[in-house]
Amino acid sequence: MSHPNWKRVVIKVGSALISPNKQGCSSHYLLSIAQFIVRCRANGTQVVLVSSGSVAAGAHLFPDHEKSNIAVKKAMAAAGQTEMIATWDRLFDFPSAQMLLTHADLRDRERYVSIRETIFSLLEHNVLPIVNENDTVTTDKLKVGDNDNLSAMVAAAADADALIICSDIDGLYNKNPHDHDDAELLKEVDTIDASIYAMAGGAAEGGVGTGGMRTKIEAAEKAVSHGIDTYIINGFTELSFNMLLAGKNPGTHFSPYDKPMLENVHWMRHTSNAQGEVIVDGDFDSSLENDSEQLTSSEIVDVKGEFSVGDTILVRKADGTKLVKAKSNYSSCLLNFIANQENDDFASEFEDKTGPIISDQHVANLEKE
Ligand SMILES: Nc1ncnc2c1ncn2[C@@H]1O[C@H](COP(=O)(O)OP(=O)(O)O)[C@@H](O)[C@H]1O
Ligand SMILES: N[C@@H](CCC(=O)OP(=O)(O)O)C(=O)O
Repeated sequence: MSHPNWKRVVIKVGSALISPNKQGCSSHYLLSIAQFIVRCRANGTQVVLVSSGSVAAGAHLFPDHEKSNIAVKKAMAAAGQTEMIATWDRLFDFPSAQMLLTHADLRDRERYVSIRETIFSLLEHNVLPIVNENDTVTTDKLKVGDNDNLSAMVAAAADADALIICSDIDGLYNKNPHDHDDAELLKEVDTIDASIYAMAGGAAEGGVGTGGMRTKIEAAEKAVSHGIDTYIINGFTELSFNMLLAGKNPGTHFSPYDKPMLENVHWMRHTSNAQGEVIVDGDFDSSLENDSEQLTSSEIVDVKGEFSVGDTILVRKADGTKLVKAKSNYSSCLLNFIANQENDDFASEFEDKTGPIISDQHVANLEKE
């Protein structure tokens, strides 16, 4: 088979490939990845690179006993990032661009749309976008936390056809091969369910990776539901890239959904995160599937957390069943106020004037998780 017919791909490169010895960046493994990127572009495929490695690359500049300190880790990321970008840039004879993102950027619809526009503009002008998480500014609340999930969010934002996750291992095994000699490689995964998650462990203790296979499966789930072919491959060997260009699967391939989610529903489901919760009584469930505008304050049992107009909220039943994620047209404060009115007429008159509680434009059904 000739090279695959991709219009656009996202290639994610793990830390072990950038900084195998935590002594700054090494181009040793990056050469064949760069060559793959060059060949993709020559075939007419647009490429977005998501590169890890800033923390690992900056590690050698700081004393060992300080490396677990969060502020020092951020400093390692800041220092390593320039070296990482410079190393990539040296490998190409076309321009590259640095994009540093956080989850706070991606979960905000306006900023998300802006990120999409920037990616498309760079690609249109033949500039290679190189994305990483902006580790220096993130907190637990603001971060994606791992570049596997980040790469899937970027692949969705870029409307990519394929996501290629280059790791330090051949793909997903039925158990961690570092712990089990009899582990077997899965070549094809058609459905990502609990049995697949059960196979995936975390990153190796003391290694440079974050998240291990677990976050790669999460990433694959995000990507395939957007209709994106996803591969986990061994980035240490050039053979992986030659096989991909020949249309073959060098690692684990995750099949995309036949019917991908709509772009805005996918964003709501997989990129946005809920700022608060609205607890409803059981009757709401069926009406929502027919018409998402039907949530009324009389069905609301409780409002949890603080959210503003336009924030994403989780609507769930009192027993914990998750129903939908949706954009709230009301703040938590106002919703609490009208839901607590003894007189239902007041609330319904208010809603008639102000409009529906959740927007029917941005609703992701969670299929009763
Ligand atoms: N079932 C599994 N199959 C393959 N690797 C696994 C599995 N479970 C856990 N792992 C671990 O995941 C690691 C790859 O993830 P990670 O260390 O985060 O690398 P990267 O830097 O490429 O993201 C493997 O080296 C292995 O230690
Ligand atoms: N943003 C971090 C990468 C975090 C991460 O997910 O690392 P990895 O598991 O090696 O892809 C960095 O640049 O060091």
